[in-house]
Amino acid sequence: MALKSPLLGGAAGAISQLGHSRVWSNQALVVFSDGERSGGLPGLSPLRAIRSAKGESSSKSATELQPVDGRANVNISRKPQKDLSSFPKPLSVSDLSSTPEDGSKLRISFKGLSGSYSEDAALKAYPSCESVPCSEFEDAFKAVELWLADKAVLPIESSSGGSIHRNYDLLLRHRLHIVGEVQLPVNFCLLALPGVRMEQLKRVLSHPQALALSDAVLTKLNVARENVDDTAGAAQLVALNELEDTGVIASARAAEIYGLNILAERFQDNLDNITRFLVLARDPIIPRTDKQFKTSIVFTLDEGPGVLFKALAVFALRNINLTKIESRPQRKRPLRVVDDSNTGTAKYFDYLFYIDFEASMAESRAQNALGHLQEFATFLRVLGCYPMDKIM
Ligand SMILES: O=C(O)C(=O)Cc1ccccc1
Repeated sequence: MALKSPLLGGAAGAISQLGHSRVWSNQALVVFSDGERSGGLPGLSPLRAIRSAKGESSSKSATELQPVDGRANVNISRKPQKDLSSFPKPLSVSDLSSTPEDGSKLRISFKGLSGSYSEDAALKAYPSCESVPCSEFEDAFKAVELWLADKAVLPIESSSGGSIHRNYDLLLRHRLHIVGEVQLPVNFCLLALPGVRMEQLKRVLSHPQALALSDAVLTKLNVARENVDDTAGAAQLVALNELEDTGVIASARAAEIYGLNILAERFQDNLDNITRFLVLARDPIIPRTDKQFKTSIVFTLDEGPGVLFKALAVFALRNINLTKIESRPQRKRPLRVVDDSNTGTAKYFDYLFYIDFEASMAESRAQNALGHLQEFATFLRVLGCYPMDKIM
């Protein structure tokens, strides 16, 4: 099976690896009424786009028609030479919902190798997408910013392991918008080389989150644990180096891709564990009210008693349910200095607050809540408004 290599460290590596396939700049975007796009989007070559736009596929051009009086015969009562559907039509609203449900035209970047759980999440959201493995979270963001990928998928929290703080920080550092979420019940499998039994294992490799969530079973197995950047990377390492004494916690798809055996399924301590992933894109989606939407924001507050209580009240007052609150240190200004005349200068830690709430920005109660919050927040950014994913 052909394996995909990840986009390596930064934009230059990414461009050189993908450079053979497409040139994204200098192409006019041509949108056809049948929903096809070309010139910068996968699925239709630029050449075909230009031909179709000019109607070049018609059997006869106007100048080929027989002249009557020395001029080209342009007889308006004449039947058209070809049916109208072959000419470009103006855009309609349905053309603007750009991709089919299965995401077959989409390239989705994620951190890790093929077979990682992040790729599972991308495939849950867009079953026919083309996945773009990246070495680091930062590369997955950059791939979208540089138009090498259409969207990025990254884990943000898990029900047993908590938040993935690094990705909260990256959300703020980059200018991408949250356009969706994926809730994935993760099935941790214990994998090993074919023929190896569980008792032969001396150590187990995996992503730190997978090792932490399988703590009790690993203690029973009495094996050493080693962190690897992603679960599929751990599977590839054991397969390539034929490590007979080493097991891996990874997905069933990783077992298939790297030729390993599944020794145990649902290996984690807590079988109900769900990991939540975010889908990020260059442009926000238009919020709607015909299905349940969630909104994610980040803000900062002044120092003082009850300021966070006041911030949360803007949602409670409008009966808006909060699904998540996370605080992170402000990297640029981690300490706030306040002059306290009695005791000298006081220093406080300065925080960013991330909140997810169950309402669409198309609803007036959400707009009013944010208008209210803006009155006293020192900074406020809407990270995205997107349809809620149901756990299946
Ligand atoms: O390493 C992976 O496969 C990932 O996608 C990150 C991860 C690890 C463990 C649980 C969920 C996501």
